[in-house]
Amino acid sequence: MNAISPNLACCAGGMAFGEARARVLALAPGLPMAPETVPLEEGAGRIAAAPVRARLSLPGFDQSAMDGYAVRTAGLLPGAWLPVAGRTAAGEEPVFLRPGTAHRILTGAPVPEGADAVIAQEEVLRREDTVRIGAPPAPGAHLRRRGEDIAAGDTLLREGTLLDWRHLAVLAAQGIGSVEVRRRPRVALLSSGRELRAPGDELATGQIHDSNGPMLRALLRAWGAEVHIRPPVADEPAAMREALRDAAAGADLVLTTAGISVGEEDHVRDALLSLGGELSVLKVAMKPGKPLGAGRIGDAVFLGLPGNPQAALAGALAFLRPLLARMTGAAEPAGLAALAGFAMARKPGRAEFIPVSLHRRGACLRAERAGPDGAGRLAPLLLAQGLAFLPAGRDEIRPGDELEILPFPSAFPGEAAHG
Ligand SMILES: Nc1nc2c(c(=O)[nH]1)N[C@H]1C(S)=C(S)[C@@H](COP(=O)(O)OP(=O)(O)OC[C@H]3O[C@@H](n4cnc5c(N)ncnc54)[C@H](O)[C@@H]3O)O[C@H]1N2
Ligand code: MOO
Repeated sequence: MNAISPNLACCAGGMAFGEARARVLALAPGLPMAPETVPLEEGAGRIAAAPVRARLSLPGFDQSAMDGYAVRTAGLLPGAWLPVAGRTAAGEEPVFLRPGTAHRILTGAPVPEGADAVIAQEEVLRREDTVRIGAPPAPGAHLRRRGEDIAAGDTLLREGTLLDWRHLAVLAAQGIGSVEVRRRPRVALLSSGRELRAPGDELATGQIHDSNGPMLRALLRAWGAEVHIRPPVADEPAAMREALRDAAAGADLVLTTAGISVGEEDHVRDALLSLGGELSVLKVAMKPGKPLGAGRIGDAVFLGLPGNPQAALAGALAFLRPLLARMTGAAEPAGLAALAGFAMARKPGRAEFIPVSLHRRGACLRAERAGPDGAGRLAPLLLAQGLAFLPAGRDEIRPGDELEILPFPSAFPGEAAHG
């Protein structure tokens, strides 16, 4: 069976980037990952599987916003001396205000019944058991009213929200100790190439350390996946077939790097097809990252990234990240807009992804090229905060042109941990 889609549009230059992206996203299952309930403290970085409404009004009772004195404003005269009667601290039950008195109150304490304002202690003169007020406060001064922050029934979270520390704080304040989230996609990650050695292993001439594995593992984690590292595979058809079959068992996504282009040592494609897998994308008109495959193997989605590190990264940002978002029902990841700080002439035809550093200029971001060209280079990534996306039709970039940036996770302030 030839399971390469007949409509692969795999001409010499590769499938148009937009078409390839649409096909990759179409591989995500119709329904997002099943929901599961996790303790609140494990909820950060997960995608809400259901909306959450407030079950408590917050504050839950009228309370003081200051350490000071609760009073009734009606009839209060400037410069009045009031006896201090009673005291309420945070955590204590509310009491009654005795008419004509000031009630000692601490921040967060329930306001005594009958009081309608608090005067901060800095604003009064205290002498023994009396206080002298200055100008009478406006009704409501220094009070936090029941429900003024959150009203019971308010929608706090929508389905698909990427949860972070803010949501944890709000849910905790609601007394909610667990949260329903989408199961993390299980990603089997497989590096291929007989030249690869693990970081820490000795290298013989001709060998290299596997850098795509650790890079993709960290990106996958930042994007909310559960990563299962598979042992590296040598460039042999039988070994590749076995490795892919094992990787697919129980995985939602099989992610490979290298071995996907046209050399006689590139066995990923044949192994996938011989296992009954399908490919709907094989070669994409993008630079770097042209040798890129996507399809299905068994019940899992398959994404085969190229071996060159920057090509693997471009494939990860352009395809893997939105695919994971689609699988978890999260919002489509948004790019950033930046103004080019450089000029560049280019041959139209392929979409291009170039590492850029980002600099604030007033309210705008300016993007500068980070390092020289070369899909095998790693050093430019240390200077970059994202990849600038240049659409296929663009033949030149002039300084000041607006660019779309795919930001690296957490490399740039303002970028969420993932999503
Ligand atoms: N005749 C052609 N040759 C090549 C083409 C082409 O269209 N025609 N495309 C080139 C492009 S573009 C890329 S990208 C590479 C991608 O090929 P593969 O995905 O099959 O990858 P490999 O050939 O196995 O490796 C490429 C390169 O990357 C290094 N590599 C591999 N894995 C890792 C890893 N885990 N960590 C770090 N570096 C890795 C590998 O040693 C090679 O140097 O093909 C071009 N050739
Ligand atoms: O496109 Mo390859 O993807 O140049 O490195």
